[in-house]
Amino acid sequence: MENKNDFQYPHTFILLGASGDLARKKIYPTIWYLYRDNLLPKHTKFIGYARTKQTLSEVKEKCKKYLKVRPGDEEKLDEFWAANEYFAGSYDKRIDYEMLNQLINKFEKGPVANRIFYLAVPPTVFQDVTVNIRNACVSIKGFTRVIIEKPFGSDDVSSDALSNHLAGLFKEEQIYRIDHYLGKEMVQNLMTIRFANQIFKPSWNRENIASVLISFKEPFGTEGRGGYFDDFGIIRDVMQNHLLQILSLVAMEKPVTLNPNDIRDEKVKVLRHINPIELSDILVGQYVGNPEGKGDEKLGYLEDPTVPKDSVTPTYALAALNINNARWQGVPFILRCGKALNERKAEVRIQYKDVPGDIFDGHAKRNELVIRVQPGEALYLKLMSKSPGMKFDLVETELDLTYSMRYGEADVPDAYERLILDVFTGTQMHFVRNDELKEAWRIFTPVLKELEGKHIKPVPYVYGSRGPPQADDKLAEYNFKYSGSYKWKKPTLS
Ligand SMILES: NC(=O)C1=CN([C@@H]2O[C@H](COP(=O)(O)OP(=O)(O)OC[C@H]3O[C@@H](n4cnc5c(N)ncnc54)[C@H](OP(=O)(O)O)[C@@H]3O)[C@@H](O)[C@H]2O)C=CC1
Ligand SMILES: O=C1O[C@H](COP(=O)(O)O)[C@@H](O)[C@H](O)[C@H]1O
Repeated sequence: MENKNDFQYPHTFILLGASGDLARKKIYPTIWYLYRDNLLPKHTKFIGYARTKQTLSEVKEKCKKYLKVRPGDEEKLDEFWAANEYFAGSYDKRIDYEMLNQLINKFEKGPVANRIFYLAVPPTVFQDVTVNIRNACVSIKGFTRVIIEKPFGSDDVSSDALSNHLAGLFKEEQIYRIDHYLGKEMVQNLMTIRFANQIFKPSWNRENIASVLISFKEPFGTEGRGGYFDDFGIIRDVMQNHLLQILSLVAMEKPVTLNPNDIRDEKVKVLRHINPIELSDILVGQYVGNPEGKGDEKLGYLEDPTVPKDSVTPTYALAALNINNARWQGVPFILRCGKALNERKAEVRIQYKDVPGDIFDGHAKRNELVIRVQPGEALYLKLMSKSPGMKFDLVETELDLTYSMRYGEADVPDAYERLILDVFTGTQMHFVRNDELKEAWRIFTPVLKELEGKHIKPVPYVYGSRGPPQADDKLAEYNFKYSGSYKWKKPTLS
């Protein structure tokens, strides 16, 4: 029997919503990089599909500024565009998908041919598109895989409805739900750090760890495009998906094997130990303009013309989750995310407990293992050492694995590149399974309903600040101690 995953067979990558922002800024560039680096099957055809009537040259022109082209790649780029087609059709008419099917058929020579559909379309047309793919476009001589992007619903009920809809059309192994944080280098590294190093194993538990802080910070606000964001808010946009995914990788038990389903079984299991978040365990914020800032920084969220003037949508949130199992009971997992803050940063901080039986007059600070996801991938362990020299003082220092120092500026592939390639090879390890999603909504829906139902006003914070000042009090409340005394001596390349 043939292995249908085999790269020798023709593959067609169909990008629905090809005229949109995501397609232009992210998906076309990604498939170009994969093509440029010869990572895709040799006979791959790309078809852009959207309602807009335009030529392929117009698509090419609109994508131009987002596609990085190195000197010498020009010929390859021409080859890439020659492998592309654009087809204008509606999202809701089966006849258009039948024509799309005919177009795909033209390229599918031989006994096996595979199809991948990427849905870069708004949730409003999601149902029509998936039904029409199922009815008119599935491959009859190879695999059909469907890549979908969040939002996967906006609460437990709508997400279940979507999952049931998809389950009626495709098998779970055909559905690739993207959470692009699962494609990031350091997020993928979490499993290796945890399970390929004996040194961490004995201390990765409630006996040794005081708290875990998982942060996402962005230095820009909605920049006049808050209309979409306002329906979701930062909890649905970042916390319920990206940060919760990271939490499950930090907290899960060791999977039986590296098989994607074994890993996802463990992720689901740890999520099942988490109770829904209580209102008292969440702090929400909304940015206000900074009169001293530049340009957009002067404008608060409510001054974005696309945002309702009385919006209580959070642009910042901090929540503490408790995992009620033998490993973690009593250790707060703090998820913290916000827009319009002072920096771009995503990281995990595993903060160890104070050393018991102190003989250093309180000078020993807590150890912290920091996994820096971005920018500048790094893993560093903050620890105490004797200050070099005659004195017997303590000094805070670190064991530092900074990727740029250790591996040069070398290739850390973009998250989307890895994930799209995974779809071609058929590995679902870094994609969200239906039951993970269900657990995520179980944890977040009640508090979202309460925040929205009670119209709870977020606390203000200034654009460009670290967030609401109350957030630091919350950190202290959840046993995250900030000493403020650690200084990093940035290493220099020799
Ligand atoms: N390999 C590498 O790249 C390494 C880099 N470093 C860098 O050195 C610097 C310091 O290291 P880091 O571990 O962050 O050291 P610190 O423990 O000093 O933490 C600094 C961070 O703490 C947060 N903070 C500031 N004030 C408070 C407060 N009152 N309460 C709670 N938290 C507060 C801020 O982050 P926030 O606003 O997010 O709360 C701040 O960035 C960082 O820039 C780090 O990236 C250090 C070691 C290795
Ligand atoms: O999913 C999302 O992520 C981006 C941040 O992604 P990153 O890879 O640049 O960290 C965020 O801006 C966006 O609001 C959110 O929907």
